[in-house]
Amino acid sequence: MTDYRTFSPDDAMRFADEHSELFGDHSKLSCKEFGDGNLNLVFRVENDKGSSLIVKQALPYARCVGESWPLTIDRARIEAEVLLAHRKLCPQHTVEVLHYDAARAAILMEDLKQYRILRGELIAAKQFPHLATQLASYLANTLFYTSDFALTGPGKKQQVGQFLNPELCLITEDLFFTDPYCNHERNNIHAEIRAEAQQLWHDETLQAEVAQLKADFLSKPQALLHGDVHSGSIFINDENCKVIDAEFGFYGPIGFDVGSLVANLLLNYLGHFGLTADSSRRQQHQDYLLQQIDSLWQQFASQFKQLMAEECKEPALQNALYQQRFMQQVWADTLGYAGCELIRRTVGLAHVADLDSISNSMLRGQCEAKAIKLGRELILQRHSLANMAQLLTLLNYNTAEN
Ligand SMILES: Nc1ncnc2c1ncn2[C@@H]1O[C@H](COP(=O)(O)OP(=O)(O)O)[C@@H](O)[C@H]1O
Ligand SMILES: CSC[C@H]1O[C@H](OP(=O)(O)O)[C@H](O)[C@@H]1O
Repeated sequence: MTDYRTFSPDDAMRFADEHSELFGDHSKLSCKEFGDGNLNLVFRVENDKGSSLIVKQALPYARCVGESWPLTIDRARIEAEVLLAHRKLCPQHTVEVLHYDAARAAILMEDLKQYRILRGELIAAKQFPHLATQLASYLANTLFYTSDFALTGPGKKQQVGQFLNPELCLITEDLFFTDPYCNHERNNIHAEIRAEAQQLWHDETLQAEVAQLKADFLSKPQALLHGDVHSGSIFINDENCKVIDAEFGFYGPIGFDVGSLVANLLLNYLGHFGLTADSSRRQQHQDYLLQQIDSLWQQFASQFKQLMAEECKEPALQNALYQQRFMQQVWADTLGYAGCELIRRTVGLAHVADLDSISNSMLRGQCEAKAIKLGRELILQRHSLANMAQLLTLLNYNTAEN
C-alpha cells in the first residue's frame, strides 16, 4: 500500500488527467465525489465543455461501516479485471474501463451520465422493454464464455486463480447465507418483521437448503460471475443498459448471477405493494416485471443452450443429455440464490430502497414479510418449480394483498 492514499477531488482530477486525452485544457477541470454505494469513493471529473469521466477508488475499509471494517483494496483490481473480461465478451452491456492503477486502487472509466440507475427507475415504475433481452445477452455471453464449455481445463484454472477474491466472497458468504439465519449483530431488522426474522433462526428445514446453496457458492467455480448483479449495479436508458461495479466477481455458480438479478426484480415487484397506492398502475408495473423476469430466464436459457450446442469446446460436455441436466441445475440454483437475496435484503445488513423507501412502516413490514415468504418458497421449491409464474400463482401475489 506504499503509494496509496485516499483521493481528494483534486487527486482524482489529476489521476483522470494523467490517464486520459479526453480533456485538453487541464485548467478547466472540476471534480466532485458523489458515490452512494456501500464500499468505495466515486468521483466525476468534468471539463467546461461537459466531457466527463469517472474515477472510482477503493477505500481500505467498507464505506458504509467505516474504518472498523477493514477491506482489501485489491478489490479494485478484481473490479477492473472482471469488467475488462466481461466487456470483451459483451461490450454493449459492460461499462468501459479506461485505466486501472494498482498502487492507488483506482479505476478510470466511462461516465454513464446519459443513463440512470435501474433501481431508481423501477421504484418510479418506469418500464424498459429491452431490459430482459439485453441483460439475458449479458449473462449468457459473460457466463458461457468463461465456463468449462468454452475454456480449456488449464486456461480455466488460471482464471479461477486470478479471480479468487477471498475477502469479498467472505462478505457474500456471511451476508447471504449466515447472518439472516441467526441473531447476528450485523442484521438490520425492522420491528414490524421481528417475528418473521426470528422464525428464520429456527427454521432448520430452510437452513439445510441454504447450507447446500452456500456449499455450492463455496465450491462450484462454473463461470466468472459479476458477483453482485443487483438493480443498483445496472445503468439504463431507453436504448441500452450497462452493468457496473463488479468487485464481488469470482468463479462461482452461474445461478448466483441470474438469481441475484431475478431477486432484485422481485424485490421491486413486492415493494410496489407499498410504493404505489393506485392498484391499476401497480398491477400494470408488476405485470411488466413478471413478463421481464420470465423473458430474462427464457432468453438467457435459450442463448446459453444454443452456445452449448454450437460452441462447446470440451468433447465430453457436448453430450445433449448432460447439457439439458446442466440447465435444469442452473434454473434450480437461480431460484435458490434469488430466494437468498430476497431474504438477506430484508433482514440482513444491506437493504434495498425498493422496500426501505416505503414510507408507511406497517405497509413496509407487510412487503418485507412477503419477501421473506417468497424467498423461503423459492429456496425450498427450487427443484420442483417449472417457472416463476407457477410460484407467484401459488403464493397468490398477482392479485391478493396477503
Ligand atoms: N461509470 C459510472 N458512470 C456514472 N456514474 C457512476 C459510474 N460508476 C458509478 N457511478 C455512480 O456511483 C454510484 C456508486 O457506484 P458503485 O460502483 O455502485 O459503488 P460501490 O462499489 O461503492 O457500491 C452509482 O450508484 C452511480 O451513481
Ligand atoms: C458491506 S457490503 C454490503 C453489500 O454492499 C454491496 O453492494 P454495493 O457495493 O453495490 O452497494 C454488496 O451487495 C454487499 O453485500
